[in-house]
Amino acid sequence: MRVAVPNKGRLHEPSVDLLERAGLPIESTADRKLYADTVDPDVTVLFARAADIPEYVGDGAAAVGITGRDQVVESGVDLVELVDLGFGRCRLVLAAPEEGGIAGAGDLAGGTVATEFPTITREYLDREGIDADVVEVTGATELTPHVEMADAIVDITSTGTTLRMNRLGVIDEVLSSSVRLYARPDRADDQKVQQLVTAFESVLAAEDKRYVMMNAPEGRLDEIREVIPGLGGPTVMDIAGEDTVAVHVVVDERDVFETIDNLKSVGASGILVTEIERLVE
Ligand SMILES: Nc1ncnc2c1ncn2[C@@H]1O[C@H](COP(=O)(O)OP(=O)(O)OP(=O)(O)O)[C@@H](O)[C@H]1O
Ligand SMILES: O=P(O)(O)OC[C@H]1O[C@H](OP(=O)(O)OP(=O)(O)O)[C@H](O)[C@@H]1O
Ligand SMILES: [Mg+2]
Repeated sequence: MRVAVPNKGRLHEPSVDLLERAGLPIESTADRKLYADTVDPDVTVLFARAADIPEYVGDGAAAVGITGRDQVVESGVDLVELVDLGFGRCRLVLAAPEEGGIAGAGDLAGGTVATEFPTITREYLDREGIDADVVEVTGATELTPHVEMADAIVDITSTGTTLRMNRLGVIDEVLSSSVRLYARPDRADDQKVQQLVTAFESVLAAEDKRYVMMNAPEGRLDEIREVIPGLGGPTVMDIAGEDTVAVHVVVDERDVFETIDNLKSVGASGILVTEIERLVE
């Protein structure tokens, strides 16, 4: 199975990192290499531009691909979304100069919108019933309204810094995006693809969980159970020849702070909290 992975830009590192955490570290990639092996002989990685990945997967050059939803929607390639990988979160927004005359999308009738996403922008304008031109640019989109190239733009925003720096205000949200694992519809059920889905899901499921281990007096187990939040009950192990048991439990990261305190007050000691690499439910 070939996995298409962004070759550069902000999506490269988190993608490679996720593969590694999923148990598929990439073996030996010389810079600028197009292909790489992983520890699994059945899984190879194809490095491509984030914008090209939908085509690579659509054409079958790769069975699955990791890229932004914005890129997939823009490409028009029919792909199945398998897992939201949670990074690269951003919004595509319609934005215009703050002190210009554009207060709503309707004010764009007869005007021009510059964007790196012409297909999405065209569809948005059609959906809104706005008759405006779309000009495609390949970067520095935020500049175009200030040089009379366009009245507004459709561009990516996440923190909002770039829009603010260019004195542009958001008029409407066009699309929200994050990085996801995509497959061709006819490859989505492949055993190897599903194995990758499970691996990614297990990494994501573990991210906000902690493994808590402690010693507890056997006689206070019921109290211990009561202060442990969430679903899964604890695993209890006898410590030979003692009235103490070892208790292990998975806890939501956000509950750890409170839970540790509660556990101490019902007699737990030697409490250890560790990260979890993967969690398969
Ligand atoms: N500021 C951002 N915050 C979060 N995600 C973003 C942001 N900018 C882009 N993305 C996501 O990353 C994808 C690729 O953007 P990135 O800038 O890494 O690559 P690129 O622009 O194709 O690279 P390059 O411009 O170097 O060729 C976008 O399609 C989007 O899904
Ligand atoms: O809301 P913000 O946090 O400011 O992020 C938005 C900016 O991030 C992206 O650019 P990028 O940094 O990828 O540069 P690029 O134009 O070279 O791709 C995007 O094209 C916006 O310009
Ligand atoms: Mg970019």
